[in-house]
Amino acid sequence: HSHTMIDLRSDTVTKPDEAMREAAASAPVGDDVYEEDPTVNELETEAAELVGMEDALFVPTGTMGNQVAVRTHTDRGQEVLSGRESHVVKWELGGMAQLSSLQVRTFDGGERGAPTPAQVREGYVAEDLHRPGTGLLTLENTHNSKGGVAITPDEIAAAAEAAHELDVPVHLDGARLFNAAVSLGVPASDITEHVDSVMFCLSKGLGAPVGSILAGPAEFIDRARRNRKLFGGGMRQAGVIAGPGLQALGNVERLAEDHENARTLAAGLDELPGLSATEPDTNIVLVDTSESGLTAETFLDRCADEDVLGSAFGEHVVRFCTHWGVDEAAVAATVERVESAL
Ligand SMILES: Cc1ncc(COP(=O)(O)O)c(CN[C@H](C(=O)O)[C@H](C)O)c1O
Repeated sequence: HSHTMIDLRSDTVTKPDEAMREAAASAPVGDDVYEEDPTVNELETEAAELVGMEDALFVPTGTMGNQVAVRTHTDRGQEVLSGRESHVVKWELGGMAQLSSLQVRTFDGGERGAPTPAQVREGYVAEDLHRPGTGLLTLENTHNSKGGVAITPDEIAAAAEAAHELDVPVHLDGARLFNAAVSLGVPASDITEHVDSVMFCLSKGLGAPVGSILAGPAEFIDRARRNRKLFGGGMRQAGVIAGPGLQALGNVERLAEDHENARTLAAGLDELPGLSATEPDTNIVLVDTSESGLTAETFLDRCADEDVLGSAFGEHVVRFCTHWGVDEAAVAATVERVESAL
């Protein structure tokens, strides 16, 4: 059988469309280290506006955006309080320790990934003769490991308020912030209202080939800019990739299509023998394979034989991500192919 590949490993696999390629080719450019790239400046201004922040910084990756934020908020030797299943803890190579000399204390994010105010208070450490002191709380929305859960503005606000009562700033890893906003039917700025900085990806569901945004108060962004350069992220004529990023900001509303496709995919897979998939909030579908007797790895191998790709998220948990490269016909084909893969 010669199938076309259906790549559901992640929404990071999205490829730029024609408008993005044209924007890349025609973007006015300058040296962004001197803040002279007009396209980067336009993107940063527009992005900051979208999330209700004073200023923003264009960074090559979400990981750099998170790590620059962590470095900028903290002093060496402090603790960061983060979710046990969060990206900054699980998938950034221990960067908070390696790059910022921090000790990480985790909270159990439960089903939805957001800490309760009580968990913030119990995770907090006051600096004294013996103890490092908590320098930052990190949150994540949507929450990747929990299945693209869209955390409500109230849950974010309650956790942030608890942190602020303890003089601890809050960074939101909003790699999929706009997925949360579209799923909840709220402006992204409702979600970011009480946090001190937010990172969001242009390169995932929004479709840009490269790049993320770190947004916050102007004074914070000035300091973050220096840490971006410290981490090697000072870019020159970056308008070439910021142009597609500007186009990506226009793709927020279409994320609803990815969410609809994810719901259809989850329902179809849940019907298959041995698989269970709960209804997703956004574009991430988690499938439990334990009833099928197949491990995630074996299941994914069989799917790959049918030209369907996914990611292993646990011994018996597989993640499928919908995105603009997967339409409803591909979703239907995926269910058929998985059925014959079982
Ligand atoms: C919540 C969150 N925050 C940050 C990042 C990092 O973004 P990049 O460094 O890949 O641009 C990711 C990427 N997530 C990727 C994926 O989901 O396939 C992998 C796991 O790194 C993320 O999911």
